[in-house]
Amino acid sequence: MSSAGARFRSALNSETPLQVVGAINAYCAMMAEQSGHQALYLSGAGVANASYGLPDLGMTSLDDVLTDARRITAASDLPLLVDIDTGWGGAFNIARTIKEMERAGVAAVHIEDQVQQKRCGHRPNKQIVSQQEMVDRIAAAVDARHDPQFFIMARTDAFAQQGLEAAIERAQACVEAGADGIFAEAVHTLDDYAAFANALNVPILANMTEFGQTPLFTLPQLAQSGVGMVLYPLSAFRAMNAAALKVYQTLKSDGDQCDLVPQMQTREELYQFLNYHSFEQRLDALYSEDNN
Ligand SMILES: C[C@](O)(C(=O)O)[C@H](CC(=O)O)C(=O)O
Ligand SMILES: [Mg+2]
Repeated sequence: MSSAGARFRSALNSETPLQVVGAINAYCAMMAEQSGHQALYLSGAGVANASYGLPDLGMTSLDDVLTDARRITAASDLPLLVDIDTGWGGAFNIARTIKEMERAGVAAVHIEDQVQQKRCGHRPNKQIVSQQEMVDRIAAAVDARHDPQFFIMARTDAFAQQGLEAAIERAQACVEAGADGIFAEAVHTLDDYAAFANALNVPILANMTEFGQTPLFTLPQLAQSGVGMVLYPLSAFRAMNAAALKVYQTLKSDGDQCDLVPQMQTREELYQFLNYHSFEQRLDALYSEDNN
């Protein structure tokens, strides 16, 4: 099988724009794959919120994210894009992050230009580092990769503080430093995306996160604006959370789950996604051999 990075690049070539869907855990990755998706995403906010019950404020470590990334790459062959926030430190730390991500079977990462004490890109009062410091981050990441196909995306959060032109200028500097793609964070309009796409000769990522600064544009609208990748970082997670909360509340209020059973994924459906029956058949075969 080709490298994870090569599989990400080939997905980018075969689907335009490429939908990159958030998978909060290994089983979600399997459901996404079996729904026909071509690329997966591990959200930094998702690791913090779902795996640790923490806000998305730069409190999770490289190891925390690697643990979840490895679980996903073990369960699905789809290329995985991982949110590495600010890379967890200076040039040496960023280099280590890239090497560990590659070793974990990750296909692509995005590294951002916020200060270490980062925030969600759609919240107020974000602080960004200088353009030079961001360029240094990209150079460190590019220099550290082993597989030249490993995809390194620069995310800029500059739009909120400095506006469109400055954000594009930063993105250009990142591409000159070797970035393979640009994540234009928290922009407001399709014209903003088009401006990024026109100014740069690498794929642009549009983040269709819900309840944020960016309206939820359709795939054809984003395609028309020249966007190359569309991210749905937490869509399934948010829907799962609402469903789970309803279960907990109903168990408390009704004393049973009977009204909710029709909304649940059945045991049979679960087993289909897991390929459970083929495991069980092998177990049965082994067991009968032992008995003969
Ligand atoms: C994409 C993102 O970086 C993430 O961690 O998933 C978040 C998503 C969100 O909080 O809605 C971000 O946009 O900062
Ligand atoms: Mg994030």
